[in-house]
Amino acid sequence: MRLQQILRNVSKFRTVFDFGGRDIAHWFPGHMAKGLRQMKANLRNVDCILEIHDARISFNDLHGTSPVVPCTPSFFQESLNIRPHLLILNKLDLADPSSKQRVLKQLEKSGVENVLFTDCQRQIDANIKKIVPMVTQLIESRPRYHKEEDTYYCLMVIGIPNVGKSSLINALRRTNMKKGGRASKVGGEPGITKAVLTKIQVCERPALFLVDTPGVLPPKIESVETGMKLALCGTILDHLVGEDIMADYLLYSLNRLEKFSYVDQYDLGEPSDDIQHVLKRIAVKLGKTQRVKAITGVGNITITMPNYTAAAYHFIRAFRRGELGRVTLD
Ligand SMILES: Nc1nc2c(ncn2[C@@H]2O[C@H](COP(=O)(O)OP(=O)(O)OP(=O)(O)O)[C@@H](O)[C@H]2O)c(=O)[nH]1
Repeated sequence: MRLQQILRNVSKFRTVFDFGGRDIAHWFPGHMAKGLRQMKANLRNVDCILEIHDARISFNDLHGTSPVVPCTPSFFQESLNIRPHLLILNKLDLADPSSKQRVLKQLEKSGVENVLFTDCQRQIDANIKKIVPMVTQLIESRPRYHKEEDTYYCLMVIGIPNVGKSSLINALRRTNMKKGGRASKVGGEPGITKAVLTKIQVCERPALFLVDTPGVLPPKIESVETGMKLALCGTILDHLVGEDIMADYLLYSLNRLEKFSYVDQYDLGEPSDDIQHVLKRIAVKLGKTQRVKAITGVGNITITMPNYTAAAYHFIRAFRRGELGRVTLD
């Protein structure tokens, strides 16, 4: 009976999210355009592209004009389409595993054949082990034109910020190099990789080098909703989007996808569609409160209020760390 009541309540939750006329134009840092230009100039030295995405974001959202490199500006796309290409869907440990087959089918329909799901956090990941053999096979099955005489292969890793490009490079070195220490700086904030085109060896035999690049995000994303999903996955600096609306969109998404583990996590009793209510509970449970002075008719008093922004930040971080379950933002 209680479950039925809860389900009845959930069915009344929002089915559409109100973005309040937000404009995503200023969400993306300007260094990307420069990075893109530099990458384009260096593409002629590249034998294979490793395109990395966050497995939690549906390709329906990012799919643009080309099945390959879906969210990349068109001038870059043309150059990429002629090269062997491996698509890596990273952070599998945070994505809903049940979405994997559907995503693979969808990509196959669009003609994207070379796809691997990875988890760069694992010390040894079976799919990361497959990258070198796959890439070598892809490169050797095609003519290399002006690079015939080169005895090494050069790869380029591309992807939007914070999807794990540097982590992938480190994981490749860990897996394939005898002295495979960290070569690329990893960070929780988007835009860590700013030094352009450093060559990093990731395998001794065959000799394989990688060009680390800054994250590439299309300056134009189709919808605010796609932008919001990218923001939740840590691709855009939180303060540019706003933690409060991100937390609200996260709650809306968890409810829509029926991922209700937040209810127990924050002792809510039942799912809620009211972000203020949820944030208040989080703030109280985690002691995220602030003291505010109030002027009353009988003098000044200090009251303790929930710190909604701190609670929103915690909620978003919990999602990113996988503490609210494995979720694909479809
Ligand atoms: N859970 C999980 N976290 C990951 C994985 N790969 C990377 N991360 C984390 O994601 C964050 C970003 O990783 P980076 O490797 O710095 O990403 P990047 O694409 O190089 O980032 P930019 O330099 O901003 O372009 C870091 O906190 C990593 O620890 C993964 O497979 N699973």
